Amino acid sequence: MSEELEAREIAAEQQYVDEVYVQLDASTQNAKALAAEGHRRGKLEHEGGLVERDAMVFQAAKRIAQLDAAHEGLVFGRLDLDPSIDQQPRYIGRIGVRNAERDVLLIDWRAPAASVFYQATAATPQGVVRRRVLRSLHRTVIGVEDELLDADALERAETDLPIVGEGALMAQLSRARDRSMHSIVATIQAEQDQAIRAPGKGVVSISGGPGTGKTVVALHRAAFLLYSDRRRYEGGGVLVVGPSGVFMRYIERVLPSLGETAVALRSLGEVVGGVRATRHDEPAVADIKGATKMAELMRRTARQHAPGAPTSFRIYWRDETIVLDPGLLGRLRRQLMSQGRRNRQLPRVARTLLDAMWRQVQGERGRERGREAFDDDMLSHDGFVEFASHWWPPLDAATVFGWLRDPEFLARVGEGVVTREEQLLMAKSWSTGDLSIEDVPLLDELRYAIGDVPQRTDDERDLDETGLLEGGVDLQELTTISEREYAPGGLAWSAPTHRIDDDGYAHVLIDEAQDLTPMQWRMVGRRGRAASWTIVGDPAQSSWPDAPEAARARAEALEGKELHEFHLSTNYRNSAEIYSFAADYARRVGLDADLPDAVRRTGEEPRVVGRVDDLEAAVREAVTSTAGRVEGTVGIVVPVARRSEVNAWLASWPELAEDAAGARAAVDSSVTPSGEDRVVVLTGLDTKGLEFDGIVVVKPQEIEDESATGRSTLYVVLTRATQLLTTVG
Ligand SMILES: Nc1ncnc2c1ncn2[C@@H]1O[C@H](COP(=O)(O)OP(=O)(O)OP(=O)(O)O)[C@@H](O)[C@H]1O
Repeated sequence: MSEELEAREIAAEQQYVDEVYVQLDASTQNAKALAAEGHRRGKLEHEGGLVERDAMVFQAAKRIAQLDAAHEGLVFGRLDLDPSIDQQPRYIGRIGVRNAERDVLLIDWRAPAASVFYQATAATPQGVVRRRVLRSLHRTVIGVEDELLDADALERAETDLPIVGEGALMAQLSRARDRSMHSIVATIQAEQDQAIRAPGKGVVSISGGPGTGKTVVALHRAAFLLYSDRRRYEGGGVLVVGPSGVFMRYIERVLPSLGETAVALRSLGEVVGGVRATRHDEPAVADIKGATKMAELMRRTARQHAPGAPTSFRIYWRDETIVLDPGLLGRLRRQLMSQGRRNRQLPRVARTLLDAMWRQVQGERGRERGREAFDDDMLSHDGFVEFASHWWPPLDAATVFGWLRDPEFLARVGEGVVTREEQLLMAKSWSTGDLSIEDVPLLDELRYAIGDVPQRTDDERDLDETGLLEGGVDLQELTTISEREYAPGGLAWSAPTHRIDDDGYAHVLIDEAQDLTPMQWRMVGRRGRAASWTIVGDPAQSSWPDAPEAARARAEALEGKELHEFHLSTNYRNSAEIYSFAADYARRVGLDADLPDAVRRTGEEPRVVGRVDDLEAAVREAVTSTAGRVEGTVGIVVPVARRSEVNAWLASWPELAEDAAGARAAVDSSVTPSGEDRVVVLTGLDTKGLEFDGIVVVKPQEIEDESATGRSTLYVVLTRATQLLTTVG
């Protein structure tokens, strides 16, 4: 009987859904026709036609993309209200759709009229009698899940409102996990909805323990902000920052599936435009490079005499020798530096030098023709031009950063800021390889300390041939010279491409904020000076050892902005059994953790495989058994030192050959496989923000001992599984 009832309800909903799709297809056709019309106008070939065409084609393309994105699961909600409020059901969808008569067929989930869909509860039904979630595959409705919110109103209602299904949330939470995060539009819970719809002012801080939906809520908030003030956020840009490339790939589909593509998703190694770092320094080095004192080190570095640049200048002119000695040049350098950023002083360099030189001209032959003639002579003198442009070259941050790779230079600027031991560790980290994730904020600090190289237009160049007075020496050539000479080892460090003025965004969203180092706070802070912010995190999962220092840096980054706090209290990821195991661990090791309630029971307790003689055999048994029992992803979490070894094991187990095709490739590399494998090997830090159906933890004690914040890392690891958790060894 109930199956029959469900089939009837599904068929009825399908009719409505079909009607909405007819309308959606018509809108897509319209948008395409508009795009074609735009192209036709462009062909008319007058300038107005082209501008018009661009605007039309752009708008039409945006609309087409939005309509395409909304196709999957377009209609997902239905509200039946108390008949005294409205006799007609209201449908909620990924985007708003109206019919030809402009009647609303579908309400955008972000519209004010849809909020009741998420806020109504049995305790406060807000006029809702029945809330229904439609599950669909492509355009076909395959299930409905109802909640009765107001039983009395149901009795009063004249129409029949059957209640079908066991609740959409549980159905959604029990699904198998794949390699991507999915949107939760159909099942956003009331406390999450409040954080999503908070006004775009000041700082919205969303806290909560593991699996409470902080990430997914933050992403829906980004979509909400774009909807609520499209001009502001699309124009000014929305920046979403997460811990790692793996994490960004995990979350990257959520916003497009909500029809939003105008968002910059960046891992912490990619925040500076044009630079992409994917490698972490080892913890001891990372701790040094993340500390606030690095800002002072970078400030000092930016003020140094460019290594290899001339330290004196001498010229014989009209019976006199004019000398710029090291002492005088040092004073001039400090004088210029005190007037602002180094590159900004380029236009003043020649004038400053000439002033100092002119003061030395005392003889009659020199003085008689006056200052102007003196300037003209000097500016057409190759020796002077060459000296000036090398003494104060335009510099990019990557070049200046390269100076630090010289241990003597580092010792000089590091005096009193970093210890000898710290200098050695840093120098070692810079002796090989590309930029690390921890280097990026340092590079950014330098960008701001030296300023952008002034851009000159071609007109300016024509007007001033030597370019010196206007500060335009041949930038390209000088940069290459200094790179060649002062970047020992010849490693090419990618130079930032953005200009400082273009760094800002209208909204900055930071995920896993508890892990940001003080230097990373400074870096993201510079991108959000004029922005509103969303900050998401859980202090108990932090891998940064000096919490008070990070808190100060965060406060500085957000200075003057009003704080609005939201807290999420239900864990939707872990089974109750797994989360209680993890929470026991957190209490045992004394983490000051915010412990949410897990709502879903599976009857599967975590398994602890204690002392083992043959580690590989024990891990293999645990992984094979886990992979056989869950449909979705499996993570094998290992101490950093064992990553290659365990990858090699995984690659050699024939029973998992299909599920772990990428393991072989990952044996020798220090990166996490990015492929579509169902079974992957990860370190503790790699697992941040991710989730898997099954987790096998190899040697948990070693993960705990690996770094100063190993206990937090292990707590993160223990909270990644939705279904099965095993620890081995
Ligand atoms: N309202 C919801 N409906 C369905 N699924 C949800 C809901 N809220 C959260 N989830 C699911 O719970 C899981 C955890 O969400 P998410 O990763 O956003 O949590 P988190 O708080 O960021 O976790 P952590 O801090 O542990 O990384 C995800 O699979 C997410 O889709």
